[in-house]
Amino acid sequence: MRIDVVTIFPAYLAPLDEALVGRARRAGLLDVRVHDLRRWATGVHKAVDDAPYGGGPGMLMTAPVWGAALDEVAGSGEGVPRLLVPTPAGAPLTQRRAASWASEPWLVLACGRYEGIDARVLDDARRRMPVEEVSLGDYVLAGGEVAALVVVEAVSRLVPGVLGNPASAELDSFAEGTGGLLEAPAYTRPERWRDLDVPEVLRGGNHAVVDRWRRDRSLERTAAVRPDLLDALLARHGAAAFD
Ligand SMILES: Nc1ncccc1[N+](=O)[O-]
Repeated sequence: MRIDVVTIFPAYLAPLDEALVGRARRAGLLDVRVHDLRRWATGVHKAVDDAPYGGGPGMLMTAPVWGAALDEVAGSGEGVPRLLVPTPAGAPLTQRRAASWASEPWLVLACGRYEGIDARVLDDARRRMPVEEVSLGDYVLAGGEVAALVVVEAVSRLVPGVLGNPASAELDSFAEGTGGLLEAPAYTRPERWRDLDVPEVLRGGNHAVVDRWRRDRSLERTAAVRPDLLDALLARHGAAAFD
């Protein structure tokens, strides 16, 4: 999979050289390219922003700069990429959306700064490629770069071959393997630590009993901190969701 990230702060994406994503890049599983938007800015100051029409605080990133950048980046590979734009005004990032993007051959992430990007940039892009706006949550960051790091990691770990053991993605919170519930508490050696024991059932080795115990703990935890997920499961599967 190829992932391009366009930003005015390329150094913000340095973590993509590390750990899981870094290893996957070196293994040739991911082709991640970071581009400095200012490459496409003109004029002596390489300006990428201007005041918003209609007034209002702050500055907006201009269409000509982004248009030139996306023309080149999205025109530099086989086929057409899916353009993802992190923004508080986007639809929530979910495991399901990350999983759908993990099967795409090519993603481009456009990182906005300031008060955002001139709306015509996405209107124009939609004429040539699929475009999705995505939000991490109901809070405001200073720009899209941190969100781009989150999206790249959430997607990359689902790309076949990136995770050492693909089964572990199956048992993530929200994943199909946990039925969309939060994952159960987990334990490893030592068996006793500061007078705290690993639950007996996990030491017994009876897989059916362990699975049931984990399911019950997942239900408890989800009911406690994310009752909204239970409501969604009930709506989708009825009471059978909790068998
Ligand atoms: N919350 C956000 N704030 C700024 C840019 C992007 C954001 N997001 O969630 O993707």
